[in-house]
Amino acid sequence: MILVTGSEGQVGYELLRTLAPLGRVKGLTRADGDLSDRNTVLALLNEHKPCCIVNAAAYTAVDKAETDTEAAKALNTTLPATLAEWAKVNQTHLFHYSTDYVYDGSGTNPWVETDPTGPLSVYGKTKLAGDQALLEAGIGAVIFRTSWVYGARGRNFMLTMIKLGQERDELSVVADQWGTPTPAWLIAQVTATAVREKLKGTKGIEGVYHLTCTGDTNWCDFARAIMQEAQALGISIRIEKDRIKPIPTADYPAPAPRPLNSRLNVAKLERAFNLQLPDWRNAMQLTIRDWAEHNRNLD
Ligand SMILES: NC(=O)C1=CN([C@@H]2O[C@H](COP(=O)(O)OP(=O)(O)OC[C@H]3O[C@@H](n4cnc5c(N)ncnc54)[C@H](OP(=O)(O)O)[C@@H]3O)[C@@H](O)[C@H]2O)C=CC1
Ligand SMILES: Cc1cn([C@H]2C[C@H](O)[C@@H](COP(=O)(O)OP(=O)(O)O[C@H]3O[C@@H](C)C(=O)[C@@H](O)[C@H]3O)O2)c(=O)[nH]c1=O
Repeated sequence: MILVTGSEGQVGYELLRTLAPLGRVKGLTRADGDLSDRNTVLALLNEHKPCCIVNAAAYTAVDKAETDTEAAKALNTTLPATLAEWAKVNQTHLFHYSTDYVYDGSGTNPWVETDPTGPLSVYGKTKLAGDQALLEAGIGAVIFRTSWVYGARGRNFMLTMIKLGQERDELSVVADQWGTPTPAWLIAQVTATAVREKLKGTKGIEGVYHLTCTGDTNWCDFARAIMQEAQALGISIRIEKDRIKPIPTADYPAPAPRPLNSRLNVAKLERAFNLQLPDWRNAMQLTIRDWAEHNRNLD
């Protein structure tokens, strides 16, 4: 059985669909237990005895993590460490997700997996410690390091922008943080490919892989592209494109510092799984169309 944690989150929800053809899938939600409690985690693992764990649970409230440090650590560091400990004893495959926020954002080149890390925020630090726990366990765990995740459900930038675009006449969005928006469905699709290979016994799939769309943008241009696509679909966006103002990070004060350069090089993943990741703009169009269809929010 494949166990998916955080199955009501953006990625976890999509995983339930993409993993289904591979065997029995059990999704864990908050109602099944609090994963910040180690004993609860061990009890759930002993109850379900999975052959494969996909950990999509995390503490993702970046600003809140600056003060809610213990909760962020419990989910982002201790949980993966506990999963790895159990997986080692029980010879279980383990898949996990990491973030662009483990890098310090310097320079303009896309980061490669072997580059030095240097998280700026509590969220980034706790996620990095989780990655390190998995790598140190020496169990062949797979870590997909992704960025700017959004989708048709959950709390994410695309849905926030659509809402603000319906309510506001003007918006200021940071334009000096660069990276690649990545839909949750794509992450779930690639994860399913990797899980299938692992279950088949394919060797050499382990460690960190960057997993994002291709191309890059900044949050302001991403916001404009979202509004433009939403308008093209007939969604009542009242804000005009030129009223979405580009601002520097300094003009959008937030508790957690964010990296300016979040670009991730995905060549390792494309080679390993012989696939070509989509351009972020095409993926965004598919995602927003899917959202619009399901929400019947058209005029
Ligand atoms: N979102 C992003 O932009 C990015 C995410 N990532 C990483 O990708 C992975 C998936 O992220 P994403 O799907 O966006 O995350 P979400 O925040 O959408 O989902 C996280 C899930 O974890 C669950 N969870 C949180 N705390 C607990 C707890 N104490 N007990 C049980 N369940 C809990 C949440 O439950 P509930 O729904 O009840 O809160 C939710 O279902 C994470 O590892 C994240 O760090 C990496 C880069 C970017
Ligand atoms: C809503 C809003 C945000 N912003 C800025 C704030 C921030 O720098 C950027 C994106 O906003 P968010 O709140 O989505 O940012 P954030 O929560 O930091 O997004 C991050 O989440 C974690 C979990 C990750 O792992 C990252 O990859 C990344 O996706 O846009 C504006 O400039 N104007 C606005 O009106």
